[in-house]
Amino acid sequence: MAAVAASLSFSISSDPQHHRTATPLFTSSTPPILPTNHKSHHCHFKSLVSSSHSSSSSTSTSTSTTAVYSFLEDTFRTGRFLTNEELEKLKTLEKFVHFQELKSGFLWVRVMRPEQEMDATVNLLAESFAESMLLPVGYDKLLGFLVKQYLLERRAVMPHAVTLVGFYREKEEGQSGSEQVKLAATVEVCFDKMGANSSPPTPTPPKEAPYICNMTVQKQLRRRGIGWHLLKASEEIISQMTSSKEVYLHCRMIDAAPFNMYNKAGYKTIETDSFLILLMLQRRKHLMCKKLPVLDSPSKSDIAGPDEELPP
Ligand SMILES: CC(=O)SCCNC(=O)CCNC(=O)[C@H](O)C(C)(C)COP(=O)(O)OP(=O)(O)OC[C@H]1O[C@@H](n2cnc3c(N)ncnc32)[C@H](O)[C@@H]1OP(=O)(O)O
Repeated sequence: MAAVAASLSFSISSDPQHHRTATPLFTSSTPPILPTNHKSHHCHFKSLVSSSHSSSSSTSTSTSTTAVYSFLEDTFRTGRFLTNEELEKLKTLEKFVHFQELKSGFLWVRVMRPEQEMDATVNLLAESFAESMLLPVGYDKLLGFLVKQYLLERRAVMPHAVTLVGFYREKEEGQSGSEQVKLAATVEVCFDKMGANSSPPTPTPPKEAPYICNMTVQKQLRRRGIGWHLLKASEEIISQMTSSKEVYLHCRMIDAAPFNMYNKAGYKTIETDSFLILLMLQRRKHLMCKKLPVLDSPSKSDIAGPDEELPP
């Protein structure tokens, strides 16, 4: 198992004293590509797009998924002492929702809720990881197991890092009244040193700086602006969670799609792996950095709750 995990470029540590134990899954050496058949991630619209804050006040949800979710429960389970600042940050994460109307549909980005969305997120990541590594389909279950351990471990470092998920609903579907949404995308955002990965890929970013990794959009939903707005949501939550204005990410040199997207979004390549990394059977990667603008107005997530934004 350890050998398999190592060969897949990520590892799970069981060090309970240390919060920064996992290495990112797809950050750079293994960006995921999603399979074509990924239809199982359909969920009821309102219950999924609402932040826990708004879902608690919503009365129109027609499913049983109405329980108020609290991220506090996760951190209580770890037995970790939380400072007042950490509690405030957990509240910020709990309330965060980024909404965007796209040409073809509607996108909501918020923090992953493990009870409802862990398995779908694991599938999204594991299947894409397998495809990007050209692994046979039979590896899906093993990958799923490892990815789940990784995501659970990352949950324990909240509010210092977070997994965001994006839900997408096509406009046509809304008109037919089906109210089906798909878990279309995910990304991990690390805010500070405590949320940083213990073994970041090369070229090494500063541990104390915000860092984006493991971003993927479901293959059949790409080129609709979902990746772009997932990136915007990541930057928005970074601006809310930390005063640090520099955000870092890795991108493989061969991956034109994310490289174009990051360049377009203002990320600059500050360092690139040398050829020697090829000797370690890894792809060469760029370390990219962007200086975030200082916010002068409340973010969308502060002024527009998902209930107000629901399409007809
Ligand atoms: C930090 C990390 O996590 S690195 C790992 C990144 N993840 C991956 O590589 C996983 C596989 N790829 C994907 O999941 C997707 O292709 C993503 C996340 C890179 C982009 O998601 P999408 O929803 O398709 O991107 P979106 O439609 O918002 O496009 C945004 C911009 O990205 C660029 N882009 C996206 N796809 C492509 C493509 N196939 N070819 C060239 N440029 C592209 C374009 O500049 C595009 O802007 P434009 O539409 O105005 O031309």
